[in-house]
Amino acid sequence: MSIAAHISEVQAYIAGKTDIKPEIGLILGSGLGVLADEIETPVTIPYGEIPHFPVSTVEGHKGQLVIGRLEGKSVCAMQGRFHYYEGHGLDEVTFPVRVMKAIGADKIIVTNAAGGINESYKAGDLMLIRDHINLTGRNPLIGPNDEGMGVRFPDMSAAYCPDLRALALEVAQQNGIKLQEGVYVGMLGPSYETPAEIRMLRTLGGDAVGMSTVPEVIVARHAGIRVLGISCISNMAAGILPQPLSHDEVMETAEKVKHTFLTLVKAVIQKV
Ligand SMILES: O=P(O)(O)O[C@@H]1C[C@H](O)[C@@H](CO)O1
Ligand SMILES: Nc1nc2[nH]cnc2c(=O)[nH]1
Repeated sequence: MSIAAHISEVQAYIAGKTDIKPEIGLILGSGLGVLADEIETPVTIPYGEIPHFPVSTVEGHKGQLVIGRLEGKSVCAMQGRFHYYEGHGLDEVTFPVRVMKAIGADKIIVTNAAGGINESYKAGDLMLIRDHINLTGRNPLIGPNDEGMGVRFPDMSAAYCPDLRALALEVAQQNGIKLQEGVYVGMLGPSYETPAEIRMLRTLGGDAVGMSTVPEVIVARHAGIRVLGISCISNMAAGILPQPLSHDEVMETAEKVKHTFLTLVKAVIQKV
């Protein structure tokens, strides 16, 4: 079956579960799934029950779709995402974005935990993604293009919507939240970077580094979805502090900043 057929199948499956037509998609990264717990009148569907959905295998990724209302808007949240490093194909990693588009989302807020490359950052900061550098060496759009889903050569000049970024900066200021703004470098993972690699990424203009987000954003732009990206700087990137990196630290930091993260994203959702 084609991806378009798979999307239609999932669209019908979800329509059988809820009448809500989500206008905003939320992709919640490591340790950031707490936002989905705030969704009102939630319809929760484990990924394993959704046709053609993979399942999440990473700690801190619950693995369920949560559809409902949040701050007066209809939303569809991925409480846990898929990563290429888990062994999922890029079609699988980005399939939920296609589904979000199909069920009504025209905006998506993508969140992730990332390592801070910019030495003015500290663990616990939130960073608004201004742009990304795709160092995965891969692209989810490779292969035949379905013109019904998007153009062959999508423009990425404003991949992260300037209006949504301006709104996020305004909301952060209004709520007394320090919000960095920078460039997210997408790597494959699952190993963290070496100090030499981090020095290279800094030279290339990177401010934060992660293992997700880039494929989802490319597909979102292909589908004509407006994107807002927010990174939780969960640790300083390799070689900056005299300590090893760990997913435990990533999770601990996300837990510490969850209140600020929730305040920011909910305030954006209210105003968007
Ligand atoms: O899903 P995200 O990008 O938030 O998760 C990050 C990247 C890896 O999956 C994990 C490494 O600790 O955190
Ligand atoms: N690639 C990468 N992903 C992360 N996710 C959270 N921290 C990091 C990091 O330091 N590097």
